[in-house]
Amino acid sequence: MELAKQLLLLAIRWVRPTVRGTKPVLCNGLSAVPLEDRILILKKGSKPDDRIWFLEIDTQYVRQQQKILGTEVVAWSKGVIGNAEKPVVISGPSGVGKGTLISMLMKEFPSMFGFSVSHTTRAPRGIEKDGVHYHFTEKSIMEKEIKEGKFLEFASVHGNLYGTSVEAVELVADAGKRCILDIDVQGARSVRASTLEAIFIFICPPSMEELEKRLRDRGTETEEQILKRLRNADAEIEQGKSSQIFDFILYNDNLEECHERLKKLLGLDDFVTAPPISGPIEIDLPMDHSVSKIDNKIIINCISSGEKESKNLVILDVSSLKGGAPGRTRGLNFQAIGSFSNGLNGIDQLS
Ligand SMILES: Nc1nc2c(ncn2[C@@H]2O[C@H](COP(=O)(O)OP(=O)(O)O)[C@@H](O)[C@H]2O)c(=O)[nH]1
Ligand SMILES: Nc1ncnc2c1ncn2[C@@H]1O[C@H](COP(=O)(O)OP(=O)(O)O)[C@@H](O)[C@H]1O
Repeated sequence: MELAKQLLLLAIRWVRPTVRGTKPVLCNGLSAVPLEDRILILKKGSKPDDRIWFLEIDTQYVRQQQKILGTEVVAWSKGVIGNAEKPVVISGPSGVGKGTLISMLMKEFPSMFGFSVSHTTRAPRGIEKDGVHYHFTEKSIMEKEIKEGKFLEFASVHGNLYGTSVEAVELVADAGKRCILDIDVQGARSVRASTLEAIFIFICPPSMEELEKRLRDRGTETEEQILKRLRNADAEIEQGKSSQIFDFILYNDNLEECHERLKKLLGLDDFVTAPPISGPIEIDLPMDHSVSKIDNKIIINCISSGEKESKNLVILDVSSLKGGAPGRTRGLNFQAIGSFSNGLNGIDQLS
């Protein structure tokens, strides 16, 4: 072996990277196309909404994780058509009315919004249901899952651990809905620093006296818990107003008026029908096809034989890919030219 080659081999240091994201389930085979910062993977013989995946190698999310963990990182993400509407992050002190405002919004626009169900180590309140209001969990389990990278953000609030799992946000986006997160100021700061682009809204009480009254009237906390929440409220309001995390500050004095202002800033005041938003990609491809890459276009040439032979092209545009919530690569677009003639249920090897 030439000396130069031997030296090169010696210089290569193989490392086992930390793998983030959920691995795609096994399939009959797959094909890969290297892009600038990730590898496009087409799965063979899988469901239409599970065909396009990416292994992120050098995306913003991967670089951020490398900094946090101090190791090499790669991340799996699923390909999704178009761009999801920006999630809405709502923060504010306990008792200010976040939950009430979110419920009103979701009731009025049930097909538009979905709630990000957080994990918490606090005990459920009387009417709260596991999996609906929160995923109630044990501290040791949640800490383990945080270490495994399953959380977009987490924070210790009023003596308990709270966190938004990546999955909680993905589930809403996959349902084609706009995600609403009810999280504290620390959590909002973490999301602001993450790759998830969102709108940040801070809800302020009209006065501390009114906040105390609302908390007491709600009747869900012990005296000790109420006092702790009120003590924390001062710092939260201070940070909410001054930290520049938030795009909007809303005062929740009169509930109806605040609801109207919230709708207005989300562009819903003269809302008629829901705008189209993204969903999982659903392309049907025959087994027999070839693939080429020209600039930012992946051209999939499908040749269907059978009774009636037909040719079709699928053009996959990867020019404006975006890692939205970790776990999804958004911004894919595709165009199918011609119609398929028979049994279209797989993706074959790319060449
Ligand atoms: N960082 C973070 N905060 C959360 C999350 N879920 C809820 N919180 C915040 O935790 C705080 C306490 O929530 P909760 O126990 O439901 O009490 P409440 O605010 O009085 O209704 C609130 O400020 C929530 O916004 C989460 O996933 N992450
Ligand atoms: N604008 C308002 N005026 C009076 N009471 C309110 C208003 N907004 C919310 N509330 C009441 O205050 C209490 C706390 O509201 P909640 O939505 O649980 O707050 P948070 O989720 O911020 O802790 C609830 O009993 C709710 O009905």
